[in-house]
Amino acid sequence: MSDSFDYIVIGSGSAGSLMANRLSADPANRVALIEAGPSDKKWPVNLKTAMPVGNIFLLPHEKYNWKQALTGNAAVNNRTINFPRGKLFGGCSAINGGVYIRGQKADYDAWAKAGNDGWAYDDVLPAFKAVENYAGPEKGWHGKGGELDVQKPKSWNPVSAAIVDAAAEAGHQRNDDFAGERQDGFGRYDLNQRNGTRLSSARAFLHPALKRANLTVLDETMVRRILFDRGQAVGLEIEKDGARSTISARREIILCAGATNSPQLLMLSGIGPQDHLHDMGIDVVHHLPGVGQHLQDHPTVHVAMENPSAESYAVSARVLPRILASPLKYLFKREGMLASNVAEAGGFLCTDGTGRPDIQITFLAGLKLDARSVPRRHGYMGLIQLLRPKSAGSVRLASNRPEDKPVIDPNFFADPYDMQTLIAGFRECRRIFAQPALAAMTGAEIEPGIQHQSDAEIDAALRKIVNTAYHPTGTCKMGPDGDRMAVVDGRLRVRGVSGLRVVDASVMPDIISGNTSAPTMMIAERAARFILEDAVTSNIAA
Ligand SMILES: Cc1cc2nc3c(=O)[nH]c(=O)nc-3n(C[C@H](O)[C@H](O)[C@H](O)COP(=O)(O)OP(=O)(O)OC[C@H]3O[C@@H](n4cnc5c(N)ncnc54)[C@H](O)[C@@H]3O)c2cc1C
Repeated sequence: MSDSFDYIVIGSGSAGSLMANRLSADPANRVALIEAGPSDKKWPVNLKTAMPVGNIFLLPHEKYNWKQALTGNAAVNNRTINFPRGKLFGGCSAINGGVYIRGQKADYDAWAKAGNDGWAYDDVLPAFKAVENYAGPEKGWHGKGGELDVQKPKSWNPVSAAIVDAAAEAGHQRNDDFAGERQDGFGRYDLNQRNGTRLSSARAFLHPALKRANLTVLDETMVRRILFDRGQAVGLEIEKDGARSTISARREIILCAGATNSPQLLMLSGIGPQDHLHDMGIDVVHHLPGVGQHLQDHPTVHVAMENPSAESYAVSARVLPRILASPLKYLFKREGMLASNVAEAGGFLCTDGTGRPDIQITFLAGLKLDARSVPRRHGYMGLIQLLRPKSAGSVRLASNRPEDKPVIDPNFFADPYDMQTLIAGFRECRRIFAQPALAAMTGAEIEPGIQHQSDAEIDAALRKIVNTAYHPTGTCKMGPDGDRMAVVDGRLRVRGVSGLRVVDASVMPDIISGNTSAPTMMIAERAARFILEDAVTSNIAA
């Protein structure tokens, strides 16, 4: 093998950038970070990743986006659904909406109740706080001084403000802190921003570590396989500019490639369901039936409205002066449409009478019918996201070639609860949009269209537009010893082999009730501590 490190981190996304920072903080550790995509330090990617709206310039390109797809079936009207995944420093956190949500206390308490000792809310809260630099007032549950700035949007479109007023008119509480004591209610989102610029995981955690002599970062380098020696992960086969080589790890390999690529890489390396590996012509290193299973996302439907008064964000002739002014506004004040993540506001509600929110609605102050689209017509949207779906899908290999995209089946709506709850959330979104606070800004319902009124009509319409919230989790899930579908244990070590952990969104035992980037960073913060603690224990043992 050509080069050797103590730790090798695969992937520089929400988890991997943080992991590389923590492991390389001790100069005695030699750490390598391998990222398939390019650096975000070079022009013009540095501008596109810093500008909150900049993801629309990155998402169209295969260089920065893995451009995966969700397979269709009759439940989604046989549509193939685009599934962007960030492929650059910062991973998805460099191209996402930047919304900071932690989920609910009950989510983590349920993880612990399922046998994942040490993952209850009281256990994970210190890690959320350690990572955070909260701009609001001191509160027991927020952190100050961490690398990840959490701030309100600098730009606040009048449409976003009116929607929050409309939600209050519809009887919902105002809520300005969804990490606080109550998650329900509507208000401005907290964002991963620093003074009007996006704070991806790379900008927050990786950039400050890049000058460390003990951290080697290989960009545009694809990991093809993890290499094992008698059940121990010892190195990687990598490829850069068409040339293949190997690197070795003395202590551990930490797989942070995200919830679709981590199971893909495990299976390509011989860890996964043995029948599937045999079908793909891959030698089995260890049979782990849970790899690639239990895929959960937040199925998302929308209500899209016309905005005849044209306050919303759009590239239209009607607001030409505003568009022409926006570069200067961004440059000098970090404000205006270029400083907006478009998803400036939203909130949570409960449809089943239990009081625990089961629906999130994210409001977009522009007609973005998918993550990469540039609005050309004035309008606004409510994205209705099902928080705890009962359906689960899978990630499987298409072949034994690392270049081939995995087959991702979300299995949306397999359980009738999912559609039933989304319909309730959809009706509530329509009710909010019909309130007086929005009357002067609102025209016709563009999608799905007001002709869909009965449950059966709405059901049929939602299947034609259902999308993903881009929050895949669970495909390398953590679980206790008795859970045969568990891929990692409570310290995120891959079961059945040594020297290998998975640390990213894929390890969530069940999807949390909200956006997934901050919880993934919390997982990485905890895992880094496990790794460093275990190194001390093994040094003492040796
Ligand atoms: C369009 C979009 C909008 C979103 N909006 C939000 C939001 O507003 N708020 C929120 O909290 N969450 C949001 N999310 C979800 C959130 O960003 C993800 O859950 C989170 O970033 C996942 O982190 P991760 O570390 O698991 O994986 P990723 O961030 O995906 O990182 C994986 C990294 O591994 C690299 N990699 C993969 N395979 C290989 C390989 N073989 N070799 C080398 N490198 C490899 C990838 O290139 C990538 O950089 C959004 C996601 C998307 C796509």
